[in-house]
Amino acid sequence: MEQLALFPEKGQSTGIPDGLLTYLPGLIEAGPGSLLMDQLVHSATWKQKSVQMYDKQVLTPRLSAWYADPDTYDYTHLRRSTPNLWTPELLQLKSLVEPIAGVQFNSVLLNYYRDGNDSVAWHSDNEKALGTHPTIASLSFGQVRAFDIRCKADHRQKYSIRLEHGSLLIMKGNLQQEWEHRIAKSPKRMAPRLNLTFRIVTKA
Ligand SMILES: O=C(O)CCC(=O)C(=O)O
Ligand SMILES: [Fe+2]
Repeated sequence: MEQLALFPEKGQSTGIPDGLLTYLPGLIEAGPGSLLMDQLVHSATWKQKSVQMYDKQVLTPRLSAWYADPDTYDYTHLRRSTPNLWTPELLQLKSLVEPIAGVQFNSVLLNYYRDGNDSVAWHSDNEKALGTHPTIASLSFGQVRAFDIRCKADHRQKYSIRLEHGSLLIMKGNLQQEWEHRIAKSPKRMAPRLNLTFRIVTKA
């Protein structure tokens, strides 16, 4: 019953093991959320990263932008391109999610999914700089997309949450150690989606 209360929307999976995720739909109202999304999409300095896939360089199927506290610059630039300085809108969102997540973040990664062809493949956010049990606060705007998780040790243990416009998802506990997550491509016609993941990066 507890899971039903946590994922009240139609189509949400139930039975996700406790302590991995907290989903809060409607944290930001639809109207203000859309304005904020437009503002962030237009003002962010978007990059499309390329990654080595076997013997070729492949562009990641989404745009991203990275913002962080200045005192993290000396070590974050090793992992990503040099971060941008916080904007007032991003600082406001950081203050909104921190009391809910119970931690203070020093960085945020923005991902922009232009349509259903944009995605993020199965991965864990388990880089050294994030620590072993990171709390990550993930805000979603725009198109509802499926956020899938699967257990690394048993891929049959798989669940899905629809991340709605204005929702907050907190990833925590063992999620990054024992599970992977993704936003899969969709053959359906899809509007743009903006996602913000607030993180704490430390000197690894
Ligand atoms: O877009 C999302 O909801 C997830 C993004 C993600 O997993 C990441 O940036 O590491
Ligand atoms: Fe992730």
